[in-house]
Amino acid sequence: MNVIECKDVTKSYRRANALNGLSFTIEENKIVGLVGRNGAGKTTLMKILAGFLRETSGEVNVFSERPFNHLFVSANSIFIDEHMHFPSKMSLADIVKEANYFYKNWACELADQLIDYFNLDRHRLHKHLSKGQRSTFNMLIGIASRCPLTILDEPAAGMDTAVRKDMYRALLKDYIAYPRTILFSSHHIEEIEDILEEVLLIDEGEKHLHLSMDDLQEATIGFTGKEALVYPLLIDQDILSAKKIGREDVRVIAKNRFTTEGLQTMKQAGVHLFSVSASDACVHLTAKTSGGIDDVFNGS
Ligand SMILES: Nc1ncnc2c1ncn2[C@@H]1O[C@H](COP(=O)(O)OP(=O)(O)OP(=O)(O)O)[C@@H](O)[C@H]1O
Repeated sequence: MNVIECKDVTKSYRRANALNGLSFTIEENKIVGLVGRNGAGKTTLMKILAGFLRETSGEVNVFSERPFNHLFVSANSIFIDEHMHFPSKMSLADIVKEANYFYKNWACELADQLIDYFNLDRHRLHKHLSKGQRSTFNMLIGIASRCPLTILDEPAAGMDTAVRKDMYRALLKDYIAYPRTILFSSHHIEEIEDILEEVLLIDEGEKHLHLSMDDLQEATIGFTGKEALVYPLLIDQDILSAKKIGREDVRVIAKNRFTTEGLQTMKQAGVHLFSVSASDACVHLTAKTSGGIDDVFNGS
């Protein structure tokens, strides 16, 4: 069953389109990474799915309902981001107590255990938490709510590395025990690639690709070797990035449209092949120029 179905979805703000004819579906109980460069439209899409914003055109269905201001969608989904706010007089203990009435799958014991584990003072007001503590608490709410649709928009902003790792592990463990559909946006896909099953990559409001992690891993491939050797073998290939290493060598990343025999031939010719990480693949697949920041300093 699909929990999310988007068909030709567009969202226009006054000056420009944040989403541009976006179509995709997400099946029940998948963890999907929503990835894209700054301004790609991730938050806009997530807010539409959570029912906070209305699409300008196209069709959005969440649990087979139009999400905007829909009670059923709102009762079965949660949207977590760093701006999540609560009434100013509520302590963490008050929020957790209220959440118990609000979310039907609320995991009371887990919430308490996570508050203790992450050393959060339950008597403190939410507004008095530090940035990292606020993100930690918000994500903890996202996990403990066990909502059938959990939307996490850059939830780890400000968390230190140890907390982030523990939080991702907590999310994964609880998801395995209580499967639900999770949409997770992050600019640090390398940190979450182990928990993701699929990646939806959007670029300038359009779907760039929607692949399983395995397929994403195979979407690009890297080559290193002598420039004079590598380039002739890559004629007519879709090169995403090329960098000179030292005087004679190059490091090239290309879309993987090679046959096994083709790759074998390159290896035999002395070209070294390497696999590209999921996060690097996403960066290269949405790069606006074939060069990089170096070009700015080279005056080109
Ligand atoms: N309320 C708004 N009014 C006008 N334009 C907006 C508004 N909200 C977002 N935009 C524009 O829509 C585009 C998509 O923004 P959005 O916040 O969805 O991107 P994002 O992928 O979440 O970016 P980031 O990774 O930087 O958080 C951007 O160009 C942004 O400037």
